[in-house]
Amino acid sequence: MSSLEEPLGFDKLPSMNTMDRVQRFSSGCCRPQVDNLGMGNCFIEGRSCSTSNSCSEDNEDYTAETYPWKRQTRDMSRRNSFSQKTMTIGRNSMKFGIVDNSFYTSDYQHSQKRNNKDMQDMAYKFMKGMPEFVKIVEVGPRDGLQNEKNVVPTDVKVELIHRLASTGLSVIEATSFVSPKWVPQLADAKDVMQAVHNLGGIRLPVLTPNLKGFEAAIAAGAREVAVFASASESFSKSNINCSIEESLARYRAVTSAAKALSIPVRGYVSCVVGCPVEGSVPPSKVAYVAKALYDMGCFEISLGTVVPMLLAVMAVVPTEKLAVHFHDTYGQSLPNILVSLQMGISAVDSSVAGLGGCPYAKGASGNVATEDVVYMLNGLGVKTNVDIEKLMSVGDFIGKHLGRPSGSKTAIALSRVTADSSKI
Ligand SMILES: CC(C)(COP(=O)([O-])OP(=O)([O-])OC[C@H]1O[C@@H](n2cnc3c(N)ncnc32)[C@H](O)[C@@H]1OP(=O)([O-])[O-])[C@@H](O)C(=O)NCCC(=O)NCCSC(=O)C[C@@](C)(O)CC(=O)[O-]
Repeated sequence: MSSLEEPLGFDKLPSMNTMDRVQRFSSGCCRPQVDNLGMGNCFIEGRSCSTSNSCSEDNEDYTAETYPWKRQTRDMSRRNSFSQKTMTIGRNSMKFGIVDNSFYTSDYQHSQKRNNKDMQDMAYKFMKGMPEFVKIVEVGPRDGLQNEKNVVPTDVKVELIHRLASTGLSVIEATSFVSPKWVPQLADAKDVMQAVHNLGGIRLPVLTPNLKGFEAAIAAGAREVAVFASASESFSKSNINCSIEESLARYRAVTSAAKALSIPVRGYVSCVVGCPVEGSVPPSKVAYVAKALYDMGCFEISLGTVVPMLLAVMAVVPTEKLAVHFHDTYGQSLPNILVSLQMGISAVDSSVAGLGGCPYAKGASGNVATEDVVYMLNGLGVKTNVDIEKLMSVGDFIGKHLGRPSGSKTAIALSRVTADSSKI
């Protein structure tokens, strides 16, 4: 685990400038096709839907025919090609590869062979189930800004979305059509949406708590929406002023209106492992709400996770219809993401510079930083199509505006490297 947290060790690469170094460890940035933005052909019905983007050139070996149950999962049956592949991608993966044998000497050929086999076995166990590609859902403009003390001006939000779109991110949650009395920070939802809705090739979902919000979102140009339920009665009441059952009834109205217009609906379940008021939340309750959202047609259900809860939800909602959404309150989001990926999840929500927090979940900190997620995935050799260099400069942009440093450990570490190398 520690290898995932180390800085890149750029001191070993003296001839590269910092950004070249970042790029060296970034996966290639290729814009997904418009018709391949993570939902396949699935709209509200939730049929034949892939939640992952794909780069056709890279995925030709991983077809639906070969692995009908999970299109993006690594082919672990080909251990040799796997071990060669990991050797060439990212420093962390090289630790699992078999060529980095500078550690061994020729006197130990036999033990080297054994060690190589052990390492291959370890790599096999670790990477088994890990997806080839992870779709990142950037929630910074919505979740990230909804809790800011000072309302961010509309033009800065619009600029933020444009800049995020230039990084390779293909799904950016733009805003919320909620009551401006409840969330004044996003009272300009209509203006933001009108300004960005034509961004080519990018999906821009917005939160809609009821039909009123849904209708306003569509009128402003939204082409994808999200509904947000809770597994905790107390949080449901404080966040959307109704019980869980009432919220599900409202969301049925939203999903059926969306279905009539072929608008995809994403579902969130909050408080999946614990509630600030009620304490622990039973996995069965999370599974109940997730299934209700899935049954009403949500193409993807985004969860905060740990293993028992994920297992409970995965028993009732297909894994490829699930995404994970973490705030980093306890510093557990990256390990939780890693576990989720190992369990086959291939969609992750995150927020540039770790912005975020919910005004109705006091004490919850920002979302996991997109830079940290992309850095970890690059290290594991899992594609995201996101350009980490561009992403870090978007983090700088919004951080300067908000007047505070980035919440991304990766961004802080890499900017230190930049500062140090500029002194040389
Ligand atoms: C759900 C309501 C509206 C109920 O709020 P309410 O006060 O019970 O609503 P109401 O139906 O009684 O209406 C009251 C007023 O609000 C208006 N209204 C009603 N609906 C809308 C709307 N859509 N847009 C604009 N205005 C609306 C309505 O027209 C009326 O206006 P008035 O007659 O008083 O002038 C309110 O509680 C609300 O907006 N809550 C949103 C809270 C929120 O956005 N929380 C943060 C997002 S959730 C989150 O961050 C968690 C997540 C998703 O990230 C996952 C995770 O991290 O766990």
